[in-house]
Formats: sequence, C-alpha cells, structure tokens
Amino acid sequence: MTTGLPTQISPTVIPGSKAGRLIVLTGPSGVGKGTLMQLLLQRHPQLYLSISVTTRSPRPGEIHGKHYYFVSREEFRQMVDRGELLEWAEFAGNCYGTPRQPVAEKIGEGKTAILEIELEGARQIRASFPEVLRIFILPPSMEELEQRLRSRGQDSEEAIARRLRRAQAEINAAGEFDYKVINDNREAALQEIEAILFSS
Ligand SMILES: Nc1ncnc2c1ncn2[C@@H]1O[C@H](COP(=O)(O)OP(=O)(O)OP(=O)(O)O)[C@@H](O)[C@H]1O
Ligand SMILES: Nc1nc2c(ncn2[C@@H]2O[C@H](COP(=O)(O)O)[C@@H](O)[C@H]2O)c(=O)[nH]1
Repeated sequence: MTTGLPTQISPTVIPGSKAGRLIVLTGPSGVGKGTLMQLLLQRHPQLYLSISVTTRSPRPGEIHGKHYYFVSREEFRQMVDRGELLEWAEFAGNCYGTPRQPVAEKIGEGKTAILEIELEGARQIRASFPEVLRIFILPPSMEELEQRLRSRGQDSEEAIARRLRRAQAEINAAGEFDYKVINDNREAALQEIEAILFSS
C-alpha cells in the first residue's frame, strides 16, 4: 500500500445551515491525547470524535466500534482502494485511517469533528482541507512521555521503543501546527484546548 493523495472531504451541507469545523489533534504517542479528548467529550458532548480504523490488535478493554474499528491488513487495503479513508498512515508497524463518510456527515450537519491522529495523517488533512484547525499536544519532557507510555502498561518494550523513536520526529514538526499545548497539568491543558476551540 502506498499513501495516495487524499481527495476532498465533500460534505453535503444541509440547506440553510452552516458547514461544521474540522479539528486535528496530534502529538506523540502517550502524551495524553486520548485522555484529554475523553474529558473534552464529557464536557462538550456536541463535539464529534472520529473513530479510526486500524490493523493494530485491540488492547485489553478496547471495544470494536468504540475505540477503533479493528480490521485486517486486507480489509484496510480494500478501504484505501475504495477511497473510504480521508487520510491514512503507518505508525509503529500498523496502519491507521479516518473513515471519510462519518466525518463528512457530521461536518455537513454543522458539527465540529475532531480527528486524533499522528503527524503524517495531519499533513494529509492539511493538504486536502486547508481550513482545518490543527493542535499539537506536547509532553512536559521526554522523560515524562516515556513514563506515561510505561505507566499506561499496554505496550511491549519493543512497541514503547518504536513509539519513543517516532515521538522526537513528531515533536520536531510541532511548529507546523496552528496551536501548541503542553499537557503537564491535565486540567490546564484541557482549558487551553477549550479556549482554542470555542474562541477561534
Ligand atoms: N496530564 C497528565 N499527567 C499525567 N499523566 C497523564 C496526563 N495525561 C495523560 N496521562 C496518562 O498518560 C498515559 C497516556 O495517555 P493517553 O493514552 O491518553 O495518550 P495518547 O496520546 O492518546 O496515546 P496514543 O497516541 O498512543 O493513543 C495514560 O496512562 C494517561 O492516564
Ligand atoms: N494517521 C492516523 N493516525 C491515527 C489514527 N487513529 C489513531 N492514530 C494515531 O496512531 C498513533 C497510535 O495510536 P495507538 O492507539 O496505537 O496508541 C497515535 O498517535 C494516534 O493518534 C488515524 O485514523 N489516522
């Protein structure tokens, strides 16, 4: 599979209503993106968080259709070939992608759709949807990032090492984003994200 150029989102906007917004949240694995998004959704249930497709195996407690759609490599390839993914990328040995239709539908309904995705996907979205607002989440330090990956207790030593190697490259690209938020104190980071979303 080679990463193809993404095509347009093409939302069908409900007549008389305004199209919604697309937000991308990126940051190194383990920085706390998922944690912050769950807190954000509890406070603002009107937001829509896209559910990605992945070839990664489910971690304990992860539910198909809630945390991810878990698919085989072959199924993922077919989705790519059929143009069903808005963006996709390989990350630490697995493929991840954003299903196009639900995002187009939510934006068409005037909702704010959030994609929690890695750097390559964020770049693809920027290329196909220049109006996107992109936020990069930074860790307070690399030591703390490693500590968070370990304390999550869900990845092998090899997976943690791969994620940390990728983390530095992602952090180096943080300047490409519209906003940077350091996730040191959870509540403070959340409030910064709320300020970005609801005042811009
Ligand atoms: N501000 C914070 N302070 C301390 N620990 C945190 C903070 N935010 C998140 N964590 C913890 O860090 C670990 C990783 O968080 P999380 O799974 O949300 O990261 P992620 O960025 O979504 O990772 P991935 O991209 O791999 O899905 C979790 O154990 C979470 O409880
Ligand atoms: N480009 C995409 N990246 C995605 C998508 N869904 C999740 N991700 C990112 O993958 C890594 C690893 O996630 P994990 O659940 O295995 O820890 C992380 O950075 C996610 O943000 C997607 O649809 N497209």
